[in-house]
Amino acid sequence: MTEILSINNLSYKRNLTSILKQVNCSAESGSIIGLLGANGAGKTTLMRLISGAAKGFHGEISINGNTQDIERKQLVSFSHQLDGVNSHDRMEKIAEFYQAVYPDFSESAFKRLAEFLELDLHQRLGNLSKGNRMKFIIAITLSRQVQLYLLDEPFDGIDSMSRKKIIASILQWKPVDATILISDHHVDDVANILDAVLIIKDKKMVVSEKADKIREEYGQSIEDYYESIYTGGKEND
Ligand SMILES: Nc1ncnc2c1ncn2[C@@H]1O[C@H](COP(=O)(O)OP(=O)(O)OP(=O)(O)O)[C@@H](O)[C@H]1O
Repeated sequence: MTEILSINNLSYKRNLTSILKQVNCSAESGSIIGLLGANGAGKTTLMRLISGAAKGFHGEISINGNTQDIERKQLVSFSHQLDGVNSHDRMEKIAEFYQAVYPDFSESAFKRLAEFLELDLHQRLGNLSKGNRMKFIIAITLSRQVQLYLLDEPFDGIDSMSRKKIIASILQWKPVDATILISDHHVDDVANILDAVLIIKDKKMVVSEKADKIREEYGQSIEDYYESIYTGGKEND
């Protein structure tokens, strides 16, 4: 397997406060990776740094050998939360905007995903339930044809039926050689589909393991392993 993402000695501060310290990790192409950590651990920040949305870090982030922010932006599809988008706009119009901005946006993939997720594209963004808004974000994000997708907490506040639908869409629509990094603090949602696990705690990447190793060699479920890390089962300094 080839390595799509490599992070070396990444440190990041905001307003003189350290948010991430000496993070090292990598990701193999074609895998689904869980980025786990408690609230405020730094998951969103790390995704913003990988995608090139946040700048000013120390260390190196490389995607397929590309290390510049501008290059990474083109290679990564990041599930930003549509905060700046007009809530009166209909989903179909927002999708057109994405198509205009991202040359790799596939209209046909978007339509198939929207249908699979049972989205009515005539609806206005502001009228969507939390679950449908997240499904729309997933559809937009996975419609770009890139090698690395970053899904930030796609199950936050989502009911179990919608969670299952979102997981099914990830499994069905992921290109074989594409890599998906999914952040979550309720690992139960995604444990079964993960190939690898990254865990952030106390500003550091304390775990970077293959999921099978945790299940087979450590004899633990991903959920129990994650809990043991957070309750002090593993040294993190
Ligand atoms: N713009 C900012 N300025 C200063 N501190 C920030 C800023 N954004 C995030 N932080 C801090 O960085 C830390 C990591 O936040 P981040 O949102 O990346 O965590 P997270 O793991 O995604 O959390 P959650 O699961 O709650 O979404 C937190 O302590 C947060 O307060």
